[in-house]
Amino acid sequence: MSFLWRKLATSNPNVAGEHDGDEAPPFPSLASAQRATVPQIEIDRNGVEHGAQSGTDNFSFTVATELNKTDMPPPRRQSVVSSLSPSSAPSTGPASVVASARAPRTSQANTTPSVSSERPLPKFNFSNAAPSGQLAVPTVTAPITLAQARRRREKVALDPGFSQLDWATLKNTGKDLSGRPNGVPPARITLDELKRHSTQEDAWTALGGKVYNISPYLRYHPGGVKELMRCAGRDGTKLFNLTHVWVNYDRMLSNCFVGYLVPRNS
Ligand code: HEM
Repeated sequence: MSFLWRKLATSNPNVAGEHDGDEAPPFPSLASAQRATVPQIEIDRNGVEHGAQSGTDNFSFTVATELNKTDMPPPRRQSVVSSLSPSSAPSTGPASVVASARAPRTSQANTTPSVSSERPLPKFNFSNAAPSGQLAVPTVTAPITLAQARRRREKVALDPGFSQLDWATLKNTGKDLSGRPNGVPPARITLDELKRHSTQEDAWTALGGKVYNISPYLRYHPGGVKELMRCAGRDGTKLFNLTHVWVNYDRMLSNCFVGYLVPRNS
């Protein structure tokens, strides 16, 4: 076999010139007469085939000629179409796919995704495709409404001296910010009592069963005074958790602790 190849190589200057090393040659050779007889079919975006070789107007013609020569049944007609739909093809992609119907695969074979037209074409959704040259990233849909998301990330300009760092500095002074009379906390706070503290100057809220005086914190709140006041005078646990469950309110408001929320008749 190697003898035969060597003989062929030396008798064919094209082959010898292409393969000086140990690398296996593409089969058939890129410049071979066999490859030259393979019709080149150009398929446009609508899936219509066009003969690309001069003198060979269509594939059937070539197959018929081959059949007469070899007496073999014609190969199944293969049709290769672009799997991209016309409307969704990337802007930089080729307008059409040129496919050699019977050419064997070589390292230079067209790697564009292709399928037989007898199988249903896969449906790709390129509506979220990234600009050319970038990978498309699937969209992640959060389980909240758009209105909720907008409200959640609304940016509020805090006054100078009212950043979270300023709040931490104030809190670390150890100053009692609960506003309790005489420094004695009511041990038990009913819902009725809680409701009476619903103004900006005197705002209480219950979080996780504990009641806090949030008036001192209002201007420090990154979500703004208005948002924080929504939980004033009532149990704000649900609203708080819906907004930012990751915030450690107990640590942030430890100086503002007033008492424990209890049922009406206890
Ligand atoms: C006393 C209870 C509360 C405390 C201690 C508190 C604390 C905080 C903190 C620390 C942040 C910054 C968190 C972050 O960016 O990840 C924040 C942001 C926010 N909070 Fe609150 N919060 C409270 C109650 C509320 C309530 C009841 C609402 C609304 C109903 C609310 C609405 C917001 C909003 C919209 C932001 C986002 C601000 C931004 O993205 O810049 N908060 N809150």
